[in-house]
Amino acid sequence: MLIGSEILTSAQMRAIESDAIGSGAVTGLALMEQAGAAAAALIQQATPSPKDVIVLCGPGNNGGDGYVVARHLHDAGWSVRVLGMDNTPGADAAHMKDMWLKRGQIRPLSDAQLMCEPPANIYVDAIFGTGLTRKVAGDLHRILLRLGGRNDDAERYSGRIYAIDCISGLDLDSGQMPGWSSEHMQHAPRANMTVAFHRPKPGHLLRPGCLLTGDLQIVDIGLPETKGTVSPAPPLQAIWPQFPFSRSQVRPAIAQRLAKSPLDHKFRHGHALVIAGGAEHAGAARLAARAALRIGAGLVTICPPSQAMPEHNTTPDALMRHPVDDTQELQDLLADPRITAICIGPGCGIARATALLPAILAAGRPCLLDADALTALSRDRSLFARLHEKCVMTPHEGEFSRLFPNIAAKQGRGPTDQLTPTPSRIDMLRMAAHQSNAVTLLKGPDTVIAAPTGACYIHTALDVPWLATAGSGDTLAGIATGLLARSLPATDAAALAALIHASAARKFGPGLIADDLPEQIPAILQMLLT
Ligand SMILES: NC(=O)C1=CN([C@@H]2O[C@H](COP(=O)(O)OP(=O)(O)OC[C@H]3O[C@@H](n4cnc5c(N)ncnc54)[C@H](OP(=O)(O)O)[C@@H]3O)[C@@H](O)[C@H]2O)[C@@H](O)CC1
Ligand SMILES: Nc1ncnc2c1ncn2[C@@H]1O[C@H](COP(=O)(O)OP(=O)(O)O)[C@@H](O)[C@H]1O
Ligand SMILES: [K+]
Repeated sequence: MLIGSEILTSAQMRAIESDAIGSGAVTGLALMEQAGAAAAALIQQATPSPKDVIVLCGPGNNGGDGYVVARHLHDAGWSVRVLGMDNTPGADAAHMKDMWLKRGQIRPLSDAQLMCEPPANIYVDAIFGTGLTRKVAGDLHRILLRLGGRNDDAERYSGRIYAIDCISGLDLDSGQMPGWSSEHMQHAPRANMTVAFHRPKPGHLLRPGCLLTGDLQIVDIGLPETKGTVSPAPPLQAIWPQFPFSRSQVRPAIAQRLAKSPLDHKFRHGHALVIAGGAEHAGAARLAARAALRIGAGLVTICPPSQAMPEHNTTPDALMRHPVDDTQELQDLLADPRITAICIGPGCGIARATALLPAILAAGRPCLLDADALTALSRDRSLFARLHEKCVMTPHEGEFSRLFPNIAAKQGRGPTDQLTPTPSRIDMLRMAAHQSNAVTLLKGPDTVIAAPTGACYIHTALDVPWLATAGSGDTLAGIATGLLARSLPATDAAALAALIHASAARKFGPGLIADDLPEQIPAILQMLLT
C-alpha cells in the first residue's frame, strides 16, 4: 500500500492516549504540557507584535491545553487575557488552570465578556477539541458566531484566530459542524492556523472542516508511534505533500512506484488504450491519452470510431491511433496481452460507452471509468454489477449521486443535533467502493479515494481552485490510466494520480487550462523521483 500520513479518528486518538498513559509510557499531564507548549511556540512563530492575546478555555482538556498556552505566552512576555469556565475540569486541566491562576486571572467565558474585552491581536480557541459530544448551543454558540464575524466586527477576529486541535464545534470525524445551519456556517470561525496533535483527523481534511482549519500544523506530543497498529479499522491516510513532517518517509515509496529501471523496455511500462468517441469531444480523450504518455506508460493508443480518426491526426506524434467501431474490433485488440490498462469515458459518448463496456469489463484488466462511462454504468445496473477490483471510477459529485443514489440519499438526513448527522465523505466512499467492488475516487477540493477493502485516502487541495476547469478531470483520468498501465495497484494509481494532478496545477498556477496539466508532469516526476 502507498504510504501517506496516517489519519486517526477521535476514538482512535483517545485509545492511543489512554494506552500510553495506562502503560506508564507517559502521563496525561506531560501530554497536555507538550501540546500547549508546542501550540504556544507555533503561535509565537506565526505572529508579529504586538503580542496581545485572549485565550478562550473550554471545560475539558482542550481548555487545559489553552491554560498551558496562556502560561507559555505569558512567560514569553506576552500580554495574556484568559476567558474560562467555572466547570470543574479533569485533574490535568484543573492543574493547568491552577498554574495559570498563579500568573493571571480568569474572566468568564461568555459572549458578553468577549464583546466587552478591548480587541486583542490574537485569539486562541481552546474551547472544544476531540471531546465534542453534542452540538454547541447557547452562549458558546454565540461566541463562535462572534469569532466568525456575525456581529459586524469581523475585522476584529479575521486572520487572528488560532485553534487548538480544531475550530470548536467541528466534528473531527466527519468535518461537519453539527447543528450549524447554512446561514450559521457563513459565520463559522476560520482559523489562521490549527495546531493539532500526533496525527491529522478526518475533520481537518474534509469540507467544511478543512475550510475552517487554516494552516494545519501537526505536532508530536510524545505519544508512541502507532503507524499500522490501530487496526482492526482499515487504514485511512492523507496523501502527501500536505504534511511536510512526513515527506522524507513518503517520498521513497512514491519514487519506488514511479521509477523506471535501466533494463526495462517500453512494453515493461505498459500499453494503455484510451477509447475515444465522436469528433465533437475528441479533445477529452486526447487530453487523457497525453497525460497517460507523460506519466510514463510505455505505449498509448487512442481508439476512436473510424469516422472520427481524422480528428486525431494531431499531436502528440507519440500517440498511436487505432479505430474501434464495435465490440468485435475491441476484443481483437484486447487479444494482445500487452495491453495493460483501458480508459473509457472522456469524450466517449454514452451510447458508445454502453456498447463497449461489457467487453472492457469482461477483459478483467485494469480500467479507468470516467465521465460517459459512469453515466452508462448508472443507467445500466447490469453493467455496474460487472465492475471488479481492478476498476477505478472517478466521479464528480453529480456522477457519484447517479451511480450511488442510495448512498447519496443518506446525505442531509437525520436529526441535526446529533454529533455526526450524516455519513462523512469517508463513510460514503467506503460504502461506494464496497457496493461497486471498484476503487472509487470522488473528485473535489477534498478528493476521497476508497478501495473495496475499506482502505481510504484523502487528498485535500484547497490551494489549487483553478483545477476546476474543463478537461481537468479528463487529465486526471489519463494520469490514473497511465499508472494503471504501469501496473500500479488500482488504489495506488488513483491516489498518486490525485497527488500528481494537483501538484501539476500548483506548479503551473492561476490561468491554467487542462492542456497545461500534462506538460507539468515532467517537473513533478523530477521532484518526486529525485
Ligand atoms: N487525546 C490526546 O492524546 C490529547 C488530548 N489533548 C487535548 O484534549 C482534548 C480533548 O479533551 P476532552 O476529551 O476533555 O474534550 P474537549 O474537547 O476538551 O471537550 C470535552 C468537554 O466539553 C464538554 N462538551 C462537549 N461537547 C459540548 C457541547 N457541545 N457543549 C457544551 N459542552 C460540551 C464535555 O462535557 P460533557 O459532554 O461531559 O458534558 C467536556 O467537559 C483534545 O482536543 C486536545 O486539545 C491534549 O491535552 C494532549 C493529548
Ligand atoms: N475547487 C477545487 N479545488 C481543487 N480541485 C478542484 C476543485 N474543483 C474541481 N477540482 C478538481 O478538478 C477536476 C475536475 O474534474 P471534472 O469535474 O471531471 O471536470 P471535467 O469533466 O471538465 O474534466 C477534479 O480532479 C477535481 O478534483
Ligand atoms: K478548539
